Formats: sequence, C-alpha cells, structure tokens
Amino acid sequence: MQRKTATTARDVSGQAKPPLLELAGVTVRLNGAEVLRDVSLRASDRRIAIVGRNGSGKTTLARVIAGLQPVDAGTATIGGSDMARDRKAALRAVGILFQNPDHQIIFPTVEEEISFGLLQLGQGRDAAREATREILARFGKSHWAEAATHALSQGQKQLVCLMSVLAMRPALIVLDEPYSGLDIPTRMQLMRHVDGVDATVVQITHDPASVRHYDRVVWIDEGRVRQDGPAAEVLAAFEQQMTAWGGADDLSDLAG
Ligand SMILES: Nc1ncnc2c1ncn2[C@@H]1O[C@H](COP(=O)(O)OP(=O)(O)OP(=O)(O)O)[C@@H](O)[C@H]1O
Repeated sequence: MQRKTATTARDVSGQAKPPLLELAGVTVRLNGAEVLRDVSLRASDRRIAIVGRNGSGKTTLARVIAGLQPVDAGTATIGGSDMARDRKAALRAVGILFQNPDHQIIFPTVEEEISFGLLQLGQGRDAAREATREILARFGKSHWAEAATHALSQGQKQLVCLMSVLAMRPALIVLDEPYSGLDIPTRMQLMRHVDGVDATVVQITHDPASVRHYDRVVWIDEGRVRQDGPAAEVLAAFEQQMTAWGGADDLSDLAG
C-alpha cells in the first residue's frame, strides 16, 4: 500500500494551515458490519477522486466527508472544524452532489430549490434571491428561475443540484458519481463546469477516464485505503486489478 505524503500548506504569515479535509482512523459500522476501517486521509489537493469496486465503501466515505454519516471511531475534520464538535461550521465548508438528483431536489421551482440552501445558511430572502439569480445567470439559465423542477430532465436536474451547491460557496464539494445516466454532451458540459469551480472537489467515480487529470486518486477496497497517490499511478494499478477481476466469472467476492 502506498500513501501520499501531504505537503503542509502555509498561510501568508507562514503559519501551517490545517488541511481542508482530514480523516484520522475513521471507522464506520452499519448493521454490525465494518464498512469503513481505519481510513485516514489528509487532503489539500484541489481535485481528488475516489475509486473502488461496488460495495467498497465509497458512498459511505462521501457521506462521512459531507457530515451525513457519524463515525464510530476516529475523527473527521473539514476546514479545520471537527464534525463531531462543531458540526455547523464543518457543514458550511462542504456541499454534496448525489448520483440521483431526485434524492436531492425537494422544491417545486428551480429558484426555490437553489435558494433553500442559502436560507439555511442564514441569508435573508432578498440576499438569497439575488445569489440565486446570480448563479442562474452564471450558467446561462436565468430563464429557469420559475421552471418546475419535476419537469426537468435528469441532466437538467443535476445541473440545478450543482448550481444549488455552488451558490452556497463551499470550500469542498463532494460528488458521488454525478454523471451516471447522463448523455455524453451533458456529461461533458457538467464536467467542464465542475473542472472550472474554485472549490476543492472530491469525486467518486467508476469511470477512470473522467478523473485522469485529477491531482490525486484514493482507491478504497473493502472499506480500507488500498492505494493513495498521483492519478496516473493509482488508476493504472486500479484498472489492472479491475480488468483481472472482470476476466473471472466468480461474483462471490462482490462486497456485501
Ligand atoms: N444503510 C446501510 N445499512 C447497512 N449496510 C449498508 C448501508 N449502506 C451501505 N451498506 C453496506 O456498506 C457497504 C459499502 O456501501 P457503499 O454504498 O459505501 O459502497 P460503494 O463503494 O459506494 O458502492 P457502489 O459503487 O456500489 O455505489 C456495502 O456492503 C453496503 O451493503
């Protein structure tokens, strides 16, 4: 197993800055099974991908990073705030985009959907409305403000979810397989939007091609970090192993 040695970022005064994301010895048990085991990750890289087989624990890890999944052991620190101790501050620092936008969208119109997160952050109605209009304009979708969310296509809904997350200006965005089920042009367009965002991105994917340009790839296997390092190195090892397993007919090792 290989672990990346994180370089310590420093602020203007030369003080060492805490990494944006720090997991230390994180273990999560669900229904008695250890789904994550002693996962440690210090990350200040701008683009991080998480790969692994079905059932290896990727979504659970994404939920831990997004503050949606309490840990049974270890600590999760986002933007210098410990999830367990200052959950509110940690949650401000992170936004999550799920695979299925229907699990995320709850409001009847696009404007209400995007504004909701901003109101939750404590913004007043006028400020939230203005920020919503601003993000719609940035994506060339001002005409969507009054659109019914249920009438949008999957790709359009996914873009609404991305705009909702970006409007909240999180320092870290977690994307859990955001492009599955989208056609090639929609996927390419959304990927371009994601590539252009200022925030740090942690993306879970089954598609190595979509993250070859990332700074770092973490391979999760049976709830543990199997390999962590530069994209080219980790993806080559990952693809080799996946192809070897794929060549066998035995599904008995599929996690779960
Ligand atoms: N709510 C739950 N209760 C019990 N077990 C769960 C729960 N959610 C997930 N698991 C189990 O935890 C393991 C990891 O699941 P997880 O969804 O994190 O995997 P994944 O790597 O994202 O998989 P996939 O690539 O198939 O989406 C699986 O064995 C799964 O069955």
